[in-house]
Amino acid sequence: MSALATAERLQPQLMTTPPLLTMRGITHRYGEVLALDDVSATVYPGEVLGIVGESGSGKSTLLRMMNLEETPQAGRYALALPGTPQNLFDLDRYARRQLRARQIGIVYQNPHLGLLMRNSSSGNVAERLLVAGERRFATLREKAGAALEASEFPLARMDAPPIQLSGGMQQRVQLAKAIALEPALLLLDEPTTGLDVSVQALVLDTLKRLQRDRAITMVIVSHDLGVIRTMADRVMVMRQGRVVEEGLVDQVFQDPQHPYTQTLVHAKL
Ligand SMILES: Nc1ncnc2c1ncn2[C@@H]1O[C@H](COP(=O)(O)OP(=O)(O)OP(=O)(O)O)[C@@H](O)[C@H]1O
Repeated sequence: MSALATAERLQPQLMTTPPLLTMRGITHRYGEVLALDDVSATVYPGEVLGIVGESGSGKSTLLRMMNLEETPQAGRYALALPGTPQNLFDLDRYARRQLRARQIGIVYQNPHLGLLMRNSSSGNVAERLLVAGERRFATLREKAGAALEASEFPLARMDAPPIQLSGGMQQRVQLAKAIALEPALLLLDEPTTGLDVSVQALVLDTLKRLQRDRAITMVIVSHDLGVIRTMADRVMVMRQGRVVEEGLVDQVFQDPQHPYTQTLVHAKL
C-alpha cells in the first residue's frame, strides 16, 4: 500500500476515534541502564504499530510495560476500555492479571515464556478460557479448537504438547492462546524471529489475516524491517531507550529523517 493510501486509511480514524492505548513519559532504569527514557506511544483502534530499533534499545521493555508485567519508575498508561482507571499502573496485581487475561494477548519470541511446554496445546489455550470463568470441558475444548483453527494450527495436533511441535506451530499455539478471549490489544514480541523464512512468511500471513478479519489492534516489536513493513501501519524507531522517529511506515522507510533511521533503512537495502 502506498504512503498516501495508508494515510487516507488512517486519517479519518485518527480524526474521529480516540486512541485505544496511550502511554506518556515512560521512564525506567535497571541499575545504571536507562532502558526507557521518557517514551510516549499512542495506538488507535484497529491499527498496527511497529516498534523497531537496535538490540538493547528498550523495545521489549516497553512491550512488557504495555502487558502490565512491569511498572516503570515514571509514566502513565491508559487503555480506553470501560471500567479501567486513567493509569493502569495504579492497578493491584489481581486487577492487572484479570485485565491482562481478558484484554491483552501476547506472543513472545520464546514460546517457553508464553506456554506450558508439556501441557497439551489445547490445554494451553483452555487455560486462558478458564480465567474468563468457562468450566465445561466440552465448551473449553470447542473454544480452544476455534482459537487454534483461527491461528491456522493443524487441529489434528491439538492434544500434542508444544515441546513436540515445530517452532512455527508453537507460535500458532501462543497466538491461539492470545486471541482466545478476543482481547482489545495484541502484543507481538519478535513473533517470527528464529523461524525459517518460509515458516515466518506463513505466520505473518496468519497475523495479517487475523488483523484484517478482526481488526485487532496490534503492537509488534521486531528488529526486522521487512516484518514491520509487512505488518505495521505506523512505526516507532527506538534507540537507547528513546523514540527517535515515528510515522507512517511507508513515509519513514522511504524518507527517514533521523540519522539513525537512515542508517537502519539503508543497511537493509
Ligand atoms: N530485567 C532486566 N534487568 C536488567 N537490565 C535489563 C532488564 N531488562 C532489560 N534490561 C536492559 O534494558 C535495556 C533495554 O533492553 P530491552 O530488552 O528492552 O531491549 P530490546 O530493544 O528489546 O533488545 P533486543 O532486541 O536485544 O531484545 C538493555 O540494556 C537491557 O540489558
